Amino acid sequence: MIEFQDVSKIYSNGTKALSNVNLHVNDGEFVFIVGSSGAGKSTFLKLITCEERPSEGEIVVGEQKLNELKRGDVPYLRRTMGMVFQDFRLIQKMTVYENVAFAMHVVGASSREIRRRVPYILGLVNLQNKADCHPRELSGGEQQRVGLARALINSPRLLIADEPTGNIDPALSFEIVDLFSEINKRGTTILMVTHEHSLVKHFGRRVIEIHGGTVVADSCNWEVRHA
Ligand SMILES: Nc1ncnc2c1ncn2[C@@H]1O[C@H](COP(=O)(O)OP(=O)(O)OP(=O)(O)O)[C@@H](O)[C@H]1O
Repeated sequence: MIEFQDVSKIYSNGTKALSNVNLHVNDGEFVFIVGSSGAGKSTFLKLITCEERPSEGEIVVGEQKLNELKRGDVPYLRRTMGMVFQDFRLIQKMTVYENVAFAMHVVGASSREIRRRVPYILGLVNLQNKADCHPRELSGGEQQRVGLARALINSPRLLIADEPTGNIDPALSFEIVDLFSEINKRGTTILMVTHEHSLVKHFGRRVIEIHGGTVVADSCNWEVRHA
């Protein structure tokens, strides 16, 4: 569960990125976040991951009131989340297998668990044949599937994706969101920022539209109104 109560964010240079945002996302939902450049979408995600703190208002993620979360506890909160980025953020000198295994290693998983789980997750994103490749040897879509495998490896309850299809071929974008849908069916809540209206229309999920720092639409019929 994610709850925003009267949340505003003003950056230190005075930019008001979000104003009085109120919303609720239930466990298991798949939500697209849309809006023009500079609307406040990334800020919204960064408040959930505690990369930024709200200037006003309260945020609850799961059982945790983020305002009460100490800085030292932020890494534990992040372990309940998987994150996928537009620029993939893979470690270039590691293979596909190592990139995914590393995410398990840093949370203290045993070598045995890592050897068991990494092939399973690589199979889930259809990359079992690329385990020994380096990121530079992969297409954009394949690199993003590695990013997704890495985000999923520790079984997060929540997947946060900031324009995950922004750097890949539009045709492959659908493939990535298909994978997100599969993951969502298994119970993971998904928040995905995107500029691609064709994806939003195709997948027909809840859409939160942010404009100038405020939520201007929150609807499951968004694609009908924007057809
Ligand atoms: N660290 C920061 N310091 C000051 N202002 C910032 C900072 N990060 C973002 N902003 C400003 O806050 C506003 C919202 O930015 P944000 O990145 O949330 O928008 P966005 O909707 O994700 O945009 P885009 O689609 O272009 O990525 C913008 O005016 C931006 O310039």
